[in-house]
Amino acid sequence: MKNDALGNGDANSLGSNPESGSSLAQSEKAVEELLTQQTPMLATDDHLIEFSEALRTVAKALRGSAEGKALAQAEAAEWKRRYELERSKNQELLNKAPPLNGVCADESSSKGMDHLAKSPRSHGQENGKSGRYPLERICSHDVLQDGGESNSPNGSNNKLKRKASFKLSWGCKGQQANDQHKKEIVSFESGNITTADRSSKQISLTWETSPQTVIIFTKPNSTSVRLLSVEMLRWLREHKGLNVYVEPRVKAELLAESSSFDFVQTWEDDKEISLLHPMIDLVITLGGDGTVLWAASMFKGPVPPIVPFSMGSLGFMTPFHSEQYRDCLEAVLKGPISITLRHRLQCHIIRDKARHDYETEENTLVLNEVTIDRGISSYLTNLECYCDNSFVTCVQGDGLILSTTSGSTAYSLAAGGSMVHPQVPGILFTPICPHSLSFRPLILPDHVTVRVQVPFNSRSSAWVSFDGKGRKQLEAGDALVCSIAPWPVSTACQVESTHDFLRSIHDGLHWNLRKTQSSDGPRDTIYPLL
Ligand SMILES: NC(=O)c1ccc[n+]([C@@H]2O[C@H](COP(=O)([O-])OP(=O)(O)OC[C@H]3O[C@@H](n4cnc5c(N)ncnc54)[C@H](O)[C@@H]3O)[C@@H](O)[C@H]2O)c1
Ligand SMILES: Nc1ncnc2c1ncn2[C@@H]1O[C@H](COP(=O)(O)OP(=O)(O)OP(=O)(O)O)[C@@H](O)[C@H]1O
Repeated sequence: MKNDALGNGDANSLGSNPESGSSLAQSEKAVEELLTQQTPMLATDDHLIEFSEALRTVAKALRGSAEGKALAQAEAAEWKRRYELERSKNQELLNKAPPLNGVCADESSSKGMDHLAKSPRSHGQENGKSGRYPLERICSHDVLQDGGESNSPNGSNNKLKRKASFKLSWGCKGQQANDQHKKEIVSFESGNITTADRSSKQISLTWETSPQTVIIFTKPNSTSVRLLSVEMLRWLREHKGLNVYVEPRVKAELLAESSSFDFVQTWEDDKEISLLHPMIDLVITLGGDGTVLWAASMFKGPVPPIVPFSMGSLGFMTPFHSEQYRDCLEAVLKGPISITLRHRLQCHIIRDKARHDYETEENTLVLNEVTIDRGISSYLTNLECYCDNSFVTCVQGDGLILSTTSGSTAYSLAAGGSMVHPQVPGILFTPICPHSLSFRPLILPDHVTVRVQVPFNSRSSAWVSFDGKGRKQLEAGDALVCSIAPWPVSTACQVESTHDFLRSIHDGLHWNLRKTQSSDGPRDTIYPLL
């Protein structure tokens, strides 16, 4: 029978190639033509009409799914292209940045900062060690600077400059692990999966050559900070013989006070900040957590160890008391010291408008978090979130916080995220006022890449801010891509990482503070089992 034959034939062709959008369209058209060409139906053909209708519905559904798949494939290809662009750009940046983790810096890498150099350094190899270290040595660096003529304020020349080198060691079950962090934690010999000795992750920093150059970052507009910084600057120069850098603003303030601060060094052009790392052995911050964030943001690549003095009200990341700065700095400069290795997130905005451009916006590194919120818009944010290209969820609410574990006690905590020890590797995914009862915060592993995209049908744009600063608008189609950066921030501990973390949540947040219940009252009665 004609109808049967054609109907069956169409169904078969749909079944054999459901992914082909064009053949589906043809099949659907064929069914349609068939129906229109049909001579008036007899009542007995009703079941055929039904069958044809059903076929048409199936054809439509298959076409819809094929189109959806084609769209998704096109989108995936587009994202792949963007990732490739991003990756090649990052690779370029990595190639340019001073090497990490035990690989010594190229000896000629820091030319460009010649005019900043002025330290009277020892140029010989110290401890009889050569400048190159094995890759396993977790973090040692050794930067030689071809000084040439110095433009520094005191005009001293500097032919060769060596950055202080240090090594990090991971304590293992309370002991020093063989100078090397055990990276392989899982073995699967003889078909059995076992975990190797877990490092306690207590990291200690030991100087291999003495630090020579220090930079001090200070909270602005604070009299107590200014007074302390002046005293500290003199002490570091006169008693420790160190070169001291400050920000241009501070140098100007110091010179306005007295010309005797000539010895303090600074930089003139903001571009030179990117070359700070090879110059600086140690960073000191005087202020609150915001000053630590500020100092970290100055280093777009590797960051020298930071010694944070508490001169703010909260001080989660600032364990050192300013009154005891001499003892504290003596101990740090001598070493070894415990450090907290704080991961940072590298964030990259990909603009829909610039999707064909090779040049994209610069990466921003954050120590606390990157926030995507609704800004001044009164509409709900509508943010599509993906983790390594798997769809996570759509955030409808005030926004989303992607936080480091260091930032877990900051904005993420206020938005209901968990507090996480800063050395736990991971990315916190914390919604801000989600308009859904079941949207709980997540903690994602440290190896993932998170993408947050403003969909094209979003009612409004969204706003991104980095550690609470530098707001940027995300238009429909724009995306923020975020992953753990290869450059963590090491902050010196007062005692050790876990002790300092617990102290800060107790002292700073009064975590779980409650009067102890008195024993003067009812007690459980224990009945013997029958
Ligand atoms: N609702 C909130 O809690 C909220 C809102 C906006 C920003 N912030 C936080 O402020 C940070 C910027 O700090 P700022 O000093 O430049 O701004 P700020 O001067 O507004 O201070 C914010 C407060 O957050 C504290 N803080 C910062 N980092 C912290 C951390 N890692 N753990 C615990 N507390 C921390 C600071 O000590 C300060 O008391 C942002 O990264 C964000 O985390 C919090
Ligand atoms: N060197 C600096 N230059 C410019 N801004 C800075 C500098 N250091 C800190 N800030 C900014 O000053 C603000 C306040 O700094 P910080 O949080 O250190 O002090 P605080 O507010 O007194 O501390 P707390 O929040 O613990 O009370 C922050 O927003 C920070 O970004």
